[in-house]
Amino acid sequence: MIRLGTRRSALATAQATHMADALRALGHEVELVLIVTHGDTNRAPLEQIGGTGVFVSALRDALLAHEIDIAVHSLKDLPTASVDGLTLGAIPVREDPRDVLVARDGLSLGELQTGAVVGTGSPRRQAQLDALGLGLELTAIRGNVDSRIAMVHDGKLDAVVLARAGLSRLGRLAEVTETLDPIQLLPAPGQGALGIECRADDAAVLQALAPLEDPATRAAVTAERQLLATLEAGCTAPVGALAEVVEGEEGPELWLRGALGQEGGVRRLSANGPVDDPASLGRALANELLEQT
Ligand SMILES: NCc1[nH]cc(CCC(=O)O)c1CC(=O)O
Repeated sequence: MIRLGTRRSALATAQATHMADALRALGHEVELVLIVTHGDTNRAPLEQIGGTGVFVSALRDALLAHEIDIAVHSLKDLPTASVDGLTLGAIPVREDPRDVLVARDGLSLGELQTGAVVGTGSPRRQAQLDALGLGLELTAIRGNVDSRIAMVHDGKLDAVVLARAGLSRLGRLAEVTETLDPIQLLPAPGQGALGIECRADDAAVLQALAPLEDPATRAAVTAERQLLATLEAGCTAPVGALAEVVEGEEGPELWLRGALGQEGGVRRLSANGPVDDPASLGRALANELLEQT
């Protein structure tokens, strides 16, 4: 029996159920265990209660206490620092990493008028949307995907920006009015990917997780997360990153794009590197982003 710990939010439950089904299809018995975190019971702004890491620490504590055997994380919410005794046993194939707009009346970003009120509490999204110079009024919001979309339907906001992967997992893709090109809005490092964490010495669970692994996704998110870590930016920092495996002249290569919000605008750079050393690519691009400031 594999005990899979999950938060109770609709998104977390959808992700956990999806992974539980994948393990069951491989012949394993899986039990879902609900874990209530500080971030679920406290409605204060995330920045005040320690960022999205608050959602993660309760699951990690439960892993280390042997109360659960695996935890399914949205990789974009997982702090980049490693934890002694734990490891990402599998990183499955990633969903579409892009952000989307959910706007009133089916509007796209370019159709929103100057002064349109767009809800997003993410400094990354705010910095990049600001840099487009559309005169949007950005306002911080919190809450689950459902309540964010409801703010548009209720007329409180003209639009919200969300991760496409989250809407996909919740079966809400029909609400999307525009999928935003990464040229305009680079997603968060790890966005759209899941990480399945387990105890580093749990050989049976590591073996069970192995078939769920997607090496191309692991390479991409490793580059993105190393870029974030090198910038020493927390999970709420204005950093976008997206890596993809592309066909180069001498075989597959990793292509990494990065965006860093700074005073006066957003700096964007990209670089290519070998698929088998994603961390060096992430580190190099981060250092380049820091250099010309
Ligand atoms: N910060 C919340 C969060 N964490 C993961 C996702 C979406 C799914 C994903 O990116 O894997 C979301 C919602 C959002 O940003 O719209």
